[in-house]
Amino acid sequence: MTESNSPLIIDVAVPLRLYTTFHYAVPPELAPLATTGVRVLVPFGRRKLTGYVIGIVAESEEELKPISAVLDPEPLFTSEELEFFRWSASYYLHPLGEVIKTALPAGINVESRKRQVCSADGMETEEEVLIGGKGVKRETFYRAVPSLELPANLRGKGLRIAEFLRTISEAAAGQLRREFGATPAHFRRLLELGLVEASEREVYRDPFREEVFAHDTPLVLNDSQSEALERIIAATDGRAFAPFLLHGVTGSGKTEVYLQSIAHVLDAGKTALVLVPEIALTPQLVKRFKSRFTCGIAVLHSGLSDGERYDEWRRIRRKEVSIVIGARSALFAPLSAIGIIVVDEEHEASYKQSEGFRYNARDLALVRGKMSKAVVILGSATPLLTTYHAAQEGKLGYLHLPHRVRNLPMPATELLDARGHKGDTFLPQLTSAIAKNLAAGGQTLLFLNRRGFATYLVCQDCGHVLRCPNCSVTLTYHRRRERHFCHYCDYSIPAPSVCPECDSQAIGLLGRGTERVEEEVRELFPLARVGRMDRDTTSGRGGHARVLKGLEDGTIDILIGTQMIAKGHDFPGVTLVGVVSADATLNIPDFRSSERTFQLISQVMGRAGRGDAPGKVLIQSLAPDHYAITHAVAHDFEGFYAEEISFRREVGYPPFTHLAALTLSGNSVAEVEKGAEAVAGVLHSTKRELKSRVEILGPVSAPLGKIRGRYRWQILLKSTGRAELHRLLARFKAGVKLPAVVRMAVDVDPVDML
Ligand SMILES: Nc1ncnc2c1ncn2[C@@H]1O[C@H](COP(=O)(O)OP(=O)(O)OP(=O)(O)O)[C@@H](O)[C@H]1O
Ligand SMILES: [Zn+2]
Ligand SMILES: [Zn+2]
Repeated sequence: MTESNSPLIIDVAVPLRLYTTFHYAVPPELAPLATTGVRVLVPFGRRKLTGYVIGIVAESEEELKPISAVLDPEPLFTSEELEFFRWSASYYLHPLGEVIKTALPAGINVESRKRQVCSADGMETEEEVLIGGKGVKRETFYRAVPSLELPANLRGKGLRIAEFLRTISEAAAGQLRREFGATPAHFRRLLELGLVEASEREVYRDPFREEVFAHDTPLVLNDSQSEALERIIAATDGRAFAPFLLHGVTGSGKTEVYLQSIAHVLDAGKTALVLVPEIALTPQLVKRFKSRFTCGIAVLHSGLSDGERYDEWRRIRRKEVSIVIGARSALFAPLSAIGIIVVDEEHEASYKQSEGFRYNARDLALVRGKMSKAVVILGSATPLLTTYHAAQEGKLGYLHLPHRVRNLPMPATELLDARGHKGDTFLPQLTSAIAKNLAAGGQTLLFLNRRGFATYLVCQDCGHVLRCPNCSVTLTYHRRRERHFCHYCDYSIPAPSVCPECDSQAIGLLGRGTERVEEEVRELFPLARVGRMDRDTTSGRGGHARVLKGLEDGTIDILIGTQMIAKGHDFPGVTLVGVVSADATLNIPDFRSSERTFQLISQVMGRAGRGDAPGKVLIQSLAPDHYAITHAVAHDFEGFYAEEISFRREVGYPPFTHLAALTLSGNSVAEVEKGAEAVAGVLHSTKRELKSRVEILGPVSAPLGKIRGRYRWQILLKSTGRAELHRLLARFKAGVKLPAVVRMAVDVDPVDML
């Protein structure tokens, strides 16, 4: 170290919509603490903010303000992690400070607010208060001092606590409170009597106290599983980045391949990161990991409070866990020595964050894997078209599990033409199949991709339809709550008895959702035990697990549900799957609608016949000739791929081009349109400057022209080269200026095109 009188200068990223980072001076007494990776409290305008130190700066021209405090005793991220954050920020054109904030556990940052305080003499003064900042939880532990006799006058709870403490080494205050109703007074008295000693230390919040699972052992793999495992093991031993697509039909035992690959990686002293679309929907997977491995496992799920999440994060940072399982944001877990990353159900759209920092965890898993020299496995029965294409081109290793385990057959499938039966929920074939399955003691899943009771209220006299005033969608009727709801903004109105336009009583409910199907099933099969799984029935902690438990225990005969019932569940009792309507997703104005429909139907079908009894699937469709549906019914991924890839080539969509979507929004339709035209103008002139070949489409009003009161316009950029697209975007973003009333969101590799 060189002695110098000039103060330390640091580069700080703040979590705001700003693309620059800021330099601050560090007072000498804080200098030893202000290293890369710690948070600092910095003056910012009139307030104070938490920022992240991302580097030390040699010198700065500006007049520098000093930081107020260093918030962490040790760095929250390593330089490798910072490199990953920087890569992500630049790829998604998102401010680095916000990327870092997303990557770190929520709720740990502090910021200041000015608060008006009235003093005794009525004067108003301003006081600065710090808010936020989840900290470390500390707890007091009590231990008995065994040499002392228990005094005779110690009775009741105090006596019971003292006696209890003599039987064990120590107990936390919380446990004594829960089990004995101990109060501070009890603790004080025991301490005064010298009967116990207290010590305080850091603890983890553990809401779902470790459930104990029966230990299980690796299964004997079949030939395709073995071959896949061998190739993965060879790659992990190579200690270089190696990405794979594990393409295994539903029920082919992909999870077992993950488990055994991970076991190998752990044996070599490395760690594993497992991404799943939604933890709440995959309790079975978590259970299989917990029964297989005795090492530390962190499960990051949306049910965790900020404090609990922070604790899990600290366990990972301190290398107390070797496996991290979680949804999208678990990608940023501070896991070191990663040997393998698994992205289960890689086709799921939920890997893409749809607001703010619009990253795709599936794509970034490959980037993090590359930086960590790890093996990355993308697993799915219905891989993304782009993934399968990459595998065909040799960019991903291709591992194929073409058959179900134990030689179980794929379910027998029948396609029913629902045209001409528009009013009926069930065609007679489906009704009788349900009845037969019920009589045979099998379980039935009925799939329908719409919650609520009815999707429209239409006046038969004037044609008026109930619409959301804030969003360009119709309102969905929910019978149990007797209201019409908007599924985008939660606006709702009580169900009217006459048309709000013309007072006519001839109003009708059209379209059906899961609530209505449930009601019809209960009428048709009054003796069946019926359940429903959609966002309305699973809210709250453990909601999903409760419904899934019913299937597992056999206390549900018929389960009606949205796409939630399609997700990787493995219930051997399900012998019939009915797709009530297969067409809803086909009509969405998005170039991926066929792909989504194929995936969804194949996944729902895959829930049938996973046990010893063979499974059957009936699909009702208004478009029985559509290739997404015919290929799904025929269990023919390759056939679907061949048709879809030629469509994509023809129209120039991914994988043949790369996309970025710009969405302009605001409360005034005229301002938004004007803003969109201005943005397009800047794009075109930037394009000319760079002699770029990127295609600029639009601006046009978005398919969902209005959401939550904001009008939306879109511009789509299409490019054959990724680098060229990024060059244009980066140059454009540096130069564009928008009026304050119009907001612009840039979405690189958009997944939701509405
Ligand atoms: N080699 C094997 N022998 C016998 N049973 C196996 C074997 N491998 C896996 N299984 C069992 O087969 C069932 C299905 O496996 P798993 O859930 O991993 O399938 P999957 O490929 O992930 O299916 P999906 O894509 O539909 O979620 C599980 O109950 C699992 O325990
Ligand atoms: Zn009317
Ligand atoms: Zn709305």
